[in-house]
Amino acid sequence: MSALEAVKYQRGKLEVLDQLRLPHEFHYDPVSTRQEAFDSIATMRVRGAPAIAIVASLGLAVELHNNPIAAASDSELITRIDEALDYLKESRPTAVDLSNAIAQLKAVIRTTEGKGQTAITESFIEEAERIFKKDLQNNLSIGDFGTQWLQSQAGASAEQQISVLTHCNTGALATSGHGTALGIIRTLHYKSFLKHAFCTETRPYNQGSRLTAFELVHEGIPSTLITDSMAAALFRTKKTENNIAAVIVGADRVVRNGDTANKIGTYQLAVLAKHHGIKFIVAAPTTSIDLDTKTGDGIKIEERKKEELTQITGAVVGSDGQVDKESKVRVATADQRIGVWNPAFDVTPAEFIDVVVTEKGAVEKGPDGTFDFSKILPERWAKVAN
Ligand SMILES: CSC[C@@H](O)[C@@H](O)C(=O)COP(=O)(O)O
Repeated sequence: MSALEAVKYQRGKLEVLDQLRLPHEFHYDPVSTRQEAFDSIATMRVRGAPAIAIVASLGLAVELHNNPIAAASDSELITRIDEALDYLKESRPTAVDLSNAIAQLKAVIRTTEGKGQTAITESFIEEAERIFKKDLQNNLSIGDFGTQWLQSQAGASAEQQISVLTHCNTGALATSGHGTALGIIRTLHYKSFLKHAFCTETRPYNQGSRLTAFELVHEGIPSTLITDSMAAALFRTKKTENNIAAVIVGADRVVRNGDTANKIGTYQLAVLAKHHGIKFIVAAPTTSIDLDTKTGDGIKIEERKKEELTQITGAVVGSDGQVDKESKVRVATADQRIGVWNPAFDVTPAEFIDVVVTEKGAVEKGPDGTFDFSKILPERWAKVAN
């Protein structure tokens, strides 16, 4: 079984899996300019907080490798790269990984100012490649820390397997590989600690049914798809039988007190989990942590177009039950004149979250009901402390 790859990269060449065509079609788009990177992010052909940052960084790296900017001086080159990064930052507003990657890239190119334009361009490309590689290591660590936390807090073991529910897609398709929340589920499965994974459909864009269900089936992980509206009934009727121990989700932005923006529908799952005595885990690399923003009220939530609710794309199913993977149909699912509110994300208050699992360890909530990230991010914390 081959590993799923959202992004294929070698120096000077980037290919990005078009996730809008999944699960019916596997098609990689070449991305070799900042405009192509912007477009594939804004149209959600690639999505997921870490993957967005990776495609923006590597897309510009490929452009700079193949068509270096001819600038009059080092400082002009830095300004021109900054402009390209500021343009990419506007592709999607909520996930902070992109802003963090941009800040990191801007800082690195400044360390080579005065060493010549080739050195500046090279430092950018190397940093973009580091961001890509580091993400995979982060996800493997998140898988380990999350599994250890579930061993200690929920008794997960080969003798006492647990079931979990996840929302949206946080797997290999949303990252450079393995995944964050889905990474913990993968690691639980590899260790034989996982009884069953439930995944939500994740309306309106169906990242759960189109992408997570596909990843779970691809990996042979025992799994069941539910609609978003079935979570309460699942907890009420199947918690004991399946030993449902945790809801595990990813994050687009975890702010200083632990409030977390993630795919719309996450907040209601957190409230339900608390009511049913089920642990609620946010799995996120530290690149998804935003210490500059104090609480969830400061998070900008992306609102998307109404057609995402009133129309759906699918493939034709024949009378024999077979899916015609070549076919593509756009279907209206509502009266097209209805008004629509379509926020892509919501904010789960810290009080509903039990633990934030990062690549640097699991951070539990303090007695004041908030999270303290100062121990895992001492340098970043020092900059915002006052
Ligand atoms: C590891 S991905 C974490 C989050 O980005 C994920 O949970 C999510 O909400 C993705 O939303 P999307 O709109 O598909 O980009």
